[in-house]
Amino acid sequence: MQGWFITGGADPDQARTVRRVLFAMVAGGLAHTLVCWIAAQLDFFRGGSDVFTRLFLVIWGGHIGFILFTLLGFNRLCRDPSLTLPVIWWSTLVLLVSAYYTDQVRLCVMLLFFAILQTGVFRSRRRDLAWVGAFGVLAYLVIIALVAHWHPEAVDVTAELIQWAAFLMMTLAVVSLAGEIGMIRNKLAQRNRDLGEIVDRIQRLAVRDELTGLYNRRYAMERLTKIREMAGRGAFGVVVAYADLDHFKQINDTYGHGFGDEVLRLFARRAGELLSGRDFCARFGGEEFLIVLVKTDLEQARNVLEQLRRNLAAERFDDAPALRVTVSQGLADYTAGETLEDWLARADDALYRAKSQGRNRTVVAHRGRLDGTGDALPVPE
Ligand SMILES: Nc1nc2c(ncn2[C@@H]2O[C@H](COP(=O)(O)OP(=O)(O)OP(=O)(O)O)[C@@H](O)[C@H]2O)c(=O)[nH]1
Repeated sequence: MQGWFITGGADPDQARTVRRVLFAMVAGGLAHTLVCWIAAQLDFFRGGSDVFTRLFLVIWGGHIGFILFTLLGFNRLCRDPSLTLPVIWWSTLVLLVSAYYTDQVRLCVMLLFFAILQTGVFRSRRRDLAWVGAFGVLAYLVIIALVAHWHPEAVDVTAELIQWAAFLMMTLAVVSLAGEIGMIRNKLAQRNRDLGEIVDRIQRLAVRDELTGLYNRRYAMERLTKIREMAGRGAFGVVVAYADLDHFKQINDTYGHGFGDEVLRLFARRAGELLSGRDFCARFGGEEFLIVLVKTDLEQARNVLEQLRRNLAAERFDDAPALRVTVSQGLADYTAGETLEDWLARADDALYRAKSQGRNRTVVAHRGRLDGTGDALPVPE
């Protein structure tokens, strides 16, 4: 159960956050406690071990509070679940309070402030770090003033102010460096996002036709080669079909290329609606498509393709009420031992027959004969 908490359950982001908060609190808290404890041992901790013990009980109560908050997953309710800024503010506060008691080694304690700021360099905005830096510097000055006021015997104000000035300079340097790093980080993050988008686009272009979103010829052939190999081992039956829109040139010439593109997309959508599982439709070029129907026989495939042909012919267009879009299709099932080229050639022959028999037809390449169904179109002049 504890292991589950520490790994953040099944969520790797939460697991990383839990480890970050745990590390910041335990390692940072221990370093701070150790420095103050050494100060107490050397009698540099005003109030002695009593004050030290009470103060650090409260401090560790806070640290444990943060750890439990994260372990129990409440951090996920926060805008930044890594709790980077709250942890920075809390640690700064704790540091300042302890610095009030460590008169001779105040600067040593305050140097831990730069370790705190550093934890925010990669995760916080420059403005937030500037606020924390300003707060740290001013609060340090207030602490010197308070100690000088309440315990004048414990402080050499001039030496304290010189140390404070050095602290101020270092804080300015760290905050401006953090700003630079933040800018580089933002640029890199943006560049990574751009690169990610480009890679996605390239991957998409490598397998998809841009106009219809269907697989392109190259990828379709790759897939078909693998499917044929499986079919060759007798795993299942496969049918390929060439589908070619009829008189598409005329559609382009009459209604424009943009409208022609819409028709191509429409065909892709209608085909997609009828295909399932590992079936797919690819655009082979122009108005020619390849449809692959897996785990099916010729009769089932013919039914699907006839349905596609009828659905397409039933489409009506607002911009072209008289238009009927039809498709001719030729299909062939895979015969054991057949090469991919021979198989596709049989489907192509069937398509050729569908066109020559009047289009708007589906012709099946049975072994040794061609057999068509459909509604022959009048051939336009
Ligand atoms: N709108 C559009 N047209 C295209 C695209 N690619 C090719 N074409 C056009 O598709 C047409 C294909 O014409 P043809 O090969 O003569 O075929 P068809 O007119 O359909 O005649 P049949 O196939 O014999 O019925 C050509 O006019 C090409 O310019 C495209 O991406 N978009």
